Amino acid sequence: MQKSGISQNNSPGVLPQQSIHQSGSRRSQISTGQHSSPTVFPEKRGKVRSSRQKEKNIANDDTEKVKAEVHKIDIGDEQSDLLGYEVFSGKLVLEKKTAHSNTDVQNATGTAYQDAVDAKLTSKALIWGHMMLSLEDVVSVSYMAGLGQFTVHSYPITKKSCMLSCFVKPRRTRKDFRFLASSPEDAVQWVSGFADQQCFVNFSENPMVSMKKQSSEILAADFLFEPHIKCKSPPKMLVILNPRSGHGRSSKVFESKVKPIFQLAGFKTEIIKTTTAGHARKLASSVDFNTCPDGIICVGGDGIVNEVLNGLLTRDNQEEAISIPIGIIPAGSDNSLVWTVLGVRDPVSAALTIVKGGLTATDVFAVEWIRTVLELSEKYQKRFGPLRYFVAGFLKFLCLPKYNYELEYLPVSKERSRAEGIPKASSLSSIDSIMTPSRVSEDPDMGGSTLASSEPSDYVRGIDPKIKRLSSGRINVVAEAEEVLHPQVSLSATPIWPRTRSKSRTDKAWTGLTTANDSRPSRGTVAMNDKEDISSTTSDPGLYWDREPKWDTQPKWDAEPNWDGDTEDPIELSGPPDDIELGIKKEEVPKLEEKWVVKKGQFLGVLICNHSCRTVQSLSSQVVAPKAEHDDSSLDLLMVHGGGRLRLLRFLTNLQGGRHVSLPYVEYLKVALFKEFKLKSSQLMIDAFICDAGEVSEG
Ligand SMILES: Nc1ncnc2c1ncn2[C@@H]1O[C@H](COP(=O)(O)OP(=O)(O)OP(=O)(O)O)[C@@H](O)[C@H]1O
Repeated sequence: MQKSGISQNNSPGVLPQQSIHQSGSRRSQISTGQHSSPTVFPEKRGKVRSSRQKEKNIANDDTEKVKAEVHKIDIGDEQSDLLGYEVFSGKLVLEKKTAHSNTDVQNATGTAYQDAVDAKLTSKALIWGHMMLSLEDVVSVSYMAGLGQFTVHSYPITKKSCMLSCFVKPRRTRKDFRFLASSPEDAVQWVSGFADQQCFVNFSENPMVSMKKQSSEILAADFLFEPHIKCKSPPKMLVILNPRSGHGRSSKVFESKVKPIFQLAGFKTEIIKTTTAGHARKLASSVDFNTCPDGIICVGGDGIVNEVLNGLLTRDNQEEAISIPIGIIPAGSDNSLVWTVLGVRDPVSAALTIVKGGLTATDVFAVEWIRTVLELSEKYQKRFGPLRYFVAGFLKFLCLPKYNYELEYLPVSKERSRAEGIPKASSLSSIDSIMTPSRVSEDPDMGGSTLASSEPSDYVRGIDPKIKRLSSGRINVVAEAEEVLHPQVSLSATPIWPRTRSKSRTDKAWTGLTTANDSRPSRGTVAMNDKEDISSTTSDPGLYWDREPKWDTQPKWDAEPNWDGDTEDPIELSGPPDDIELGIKKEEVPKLEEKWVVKKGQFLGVLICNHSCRTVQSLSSQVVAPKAEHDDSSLDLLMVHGGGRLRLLRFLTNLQGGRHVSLPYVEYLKVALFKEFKLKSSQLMIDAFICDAGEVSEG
């Protein structure tokens, strides 16, 4: 019954709620999308039906088994405030057996009600007896018109026994709960309650009712039993799957774990498997959004997400492109992006998150001309999977060159952030590293050009496209082709209908999404969302870009790199004592109201993170940027000063335990997003292997 109902999304009796994408600005619709009244059926509240439930039919042993099973998902405390507000209450019987025919159902309906227990649907959970099922775990509800029963499809986290729980991670597994209400009308109320809590309803028409309709003996009363349940309309999405991801296991992961959830949730999906690197990017840059108005789901690792982002951001209509939600199903070999930004790492949880809804706004920025470790690591993708970064890093480590940078950044103080009231906006795309400037981007899809070698600096940006236009002509002759400058992208890892009561991270991010256009005073941010807002770019960041710092035309350290790794940078130092110690020259370049800081000297690495970069596989506490938050509208900058293998080794060793930031030669600070970093060097190497920089490789 459940399965048959999945595809019948438009069956009569279900009144789809208005899609939030139907007209106007998506963001405003998202922001205004709210639940209906807290109590859906006040007239039914507290109702206790006691009558015709005396006959028995379900054997006691069955009941015990059911209880045992349900206990496995018993979570929370009924008295807790976490349960939200009450939507509907009454009596329910949990049925063990699946009814195969209408007769079965009717028999059960008439005879099992003696086991009915008090039940309550709240905005957070379904509670019956001593059991509770969180609505976060509910995918959908199936209901056949005219019957007194309904089935709740869920994916709760199943706990293992104590002994095993130490070794086995808790997993989500499918549980279907078939409930018997006291009457068909009551069942409709329950189902409507679920629908009101944004659960999709697989509604199917009762075949007997259909038959009666066709017969000449139609009674008007029959139609009265046909319920009208207001349900959200099934989303239409494009799934882009990288079959190479996760050592070629991504297709299996999707088919076995994710697709069934999407089917239960009524998703209408078109699934496209990529055939080559760059395919996802092309798809995202050219897909007709009418075919996937509710979003694009990336199945694979960080690389596929990156491709989709880049594809979207090369579209002509950027405003539309950045508003299309993006879902991520982690099926790659590392998946650190979705893990660090959204806190999920298993495909089932990710699918559930997508089904449940919510949006996470993201700021995206770009790196130009990435090479060395990252490029090297890609060569080892097939052989080493996520270990490729380590292998590539190790090889680089063995032939450690000397790195001299001139780094310009705009520090952001806590006070400044607070004063500006920067709203939360998450950063899905991260720049985990800045790599050696490459001479040619070899990916034709990236518009590589040999002219890149003439670029004196590397830039990491998160700035307005307008800034790009203003600046590209002057600074970078290949910028249009090479770089992808990312405005704030209202990406979502989740779909588009609202979750109004949850205090989840996605809800938090919604706030960021909906307020970003209005309240964020940051020039860049405003500009990201409004391409026509010239003032936002002429006042500041664009000018920063144009008024680039006074680079040395030919810095003395632009000579051949010293491959022995010794620190012998002859730079004159004028900064504070610690900077002197580290061989860093620090000078402030005040520009308008902002104060850019320029640092010159030798670095072992410069890492820029917009999320904490937790490693998925790592059992240790390895976090690259422990203070980084994906939604604080700033970037975390780590500068590893100095040179030499010994120092690098110490840094890497400490990194494993998250102690690297306390090393005296590691400088860790927050810098403003939507500005550019500029690095000028003869050789750059950043430790891409410690973060997953895959998502920026095509950036
Ligand atoms: N059909 C394909 N054949 C070969 N390469 C592909 C194909 N589709 C995509 N790619 C490339 O594979 C790269 C790696 O993919 P992805 O990041 O999705 O998986 P992964 O490397 O296993 O995961 P992770 O990045 O989390 O380690 C992408 O950058 C993409 O360009």
